[in-house]
Amino acid sequence: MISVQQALHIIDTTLVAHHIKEVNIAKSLGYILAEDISAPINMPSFRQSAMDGYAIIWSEDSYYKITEESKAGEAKQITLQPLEAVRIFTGAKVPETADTVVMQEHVVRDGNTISITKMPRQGANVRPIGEQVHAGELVLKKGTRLNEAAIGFLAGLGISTIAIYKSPKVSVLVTGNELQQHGKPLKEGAIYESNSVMLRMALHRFGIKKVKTFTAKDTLKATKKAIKKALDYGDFLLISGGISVGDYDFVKEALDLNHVDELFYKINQKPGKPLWFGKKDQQFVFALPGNPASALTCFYVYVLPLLKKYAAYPDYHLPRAQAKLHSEFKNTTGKTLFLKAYCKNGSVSVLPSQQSSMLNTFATSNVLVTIPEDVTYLEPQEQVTCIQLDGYGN
Ligand SMILES: Nc1nc2c(c(=O)[nH]1)N[C@H]1C(S)=C(S)[C@@H](COP(=O)(O)OP(=O)(O)OC[C@H]3O[C@@H](n4cnc5c(N)ncnc54)[C@H](O)[C@@H]3O)O[C@H]1N2
Ligand code: MOO
Repeated sequence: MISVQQALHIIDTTLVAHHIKEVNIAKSLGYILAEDISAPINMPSFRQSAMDGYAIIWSEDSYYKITEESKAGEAKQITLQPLEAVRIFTGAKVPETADTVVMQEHVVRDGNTISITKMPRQGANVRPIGEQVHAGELVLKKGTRLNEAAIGFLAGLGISTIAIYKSPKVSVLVTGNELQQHGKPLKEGAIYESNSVMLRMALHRFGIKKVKTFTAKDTLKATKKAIKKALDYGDFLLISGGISVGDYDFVKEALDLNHVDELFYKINQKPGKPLWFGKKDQQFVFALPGNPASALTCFYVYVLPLLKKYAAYPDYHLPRAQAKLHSEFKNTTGKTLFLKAYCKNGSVSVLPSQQSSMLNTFATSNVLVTIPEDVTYLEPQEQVTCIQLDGYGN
């Protein structure tokens, strides 16, 4: 059995190859940019008015004669003389010779003349060419996470296709004779299968949409066959259940028969002790304990970082934060604990139902409190590390 630190070290030092593809920007949300982006145009590409008002050649005078109008989207060339004003609107082209736009609130208009009640500084309210970025300038670096602001920025530059790092395809294989699909009343001794949809939703939240679910009964033959099929589909395989030591736990043996090499098995932690991790060529396999809270905890702590590494996320672990423990806590297990908990305003409460079979309080947790294996007692108000579960990755 290895420690949590050792297991995380193996995850951190596992090399993962990246794969690049070209996508439309509208399909790039949450991905990591795989190329440097230089601006193809100046932004703005012409001198724009930042206000609705009047364009003038700045002077000490307050009276100007309105000669023309410039609307957004118009390309007409207007030449302005001193003491003339052009009625102008936000985003419209500022006439060649004008250097200042006076906002309309600072003007009294009388027919075709204006009297400026508050003269701005020379150059005010004119966005110069290339004010935001110049053509040819490096504007987004390879490795940038694409959020909606970045995508909007690229769209404004007229860029519609970019190179991103692919996210993996994932197979989810659920094992167990007791598993029943939805739609019929529960049979005696059966349970509704819940890990596959839970894992699929977790994958979706972190941007992984290509997920295929497989099932296997508790026989070596069926498990071996299902693993082979699941490996044919995914870059990653997540197996649920059948990894403990019972007579009908065949996952470990079936992985061996499929030539998946073990990188670790069993971690001194609760939940999730029997977690298994291995590799076959460039494919990664996690055999998650079947208990739902164990499977999800192992997903957050070990699986998600490697999935994010595949997609070239620079920070691939879920964010950690310190918080003050609301009540005392005893750890008599000698294991590292990941506790379902709720954190608000820097104070964290450990929730009831910590058993690994229970999701009832996981459903309302926003953090997992980590208690190291060598810590036996924590007083109220002591600082603890919380793995943050909300959000969509960093
Ligand atoms: N003698 C020992 N027994 C067990 C040990 C041990 O060290 N010695 N470890 C326990 C721990 S800790 C865990 S965790 C479990 C892990 O067992 P498996 O990974 O083999 O999982 P299963 O036995 O198949 O299932 C465990 C539990 O979870 C339920 N389950 C399974 N799959 C699903 C699913 N898709 N959806 C919902 N629930 C599922 C299953 O019915 C069981 O109740 O082993 C302990 N035993
Ligand atoms: O380690 Mo198991 O995951 O406690 O139930």
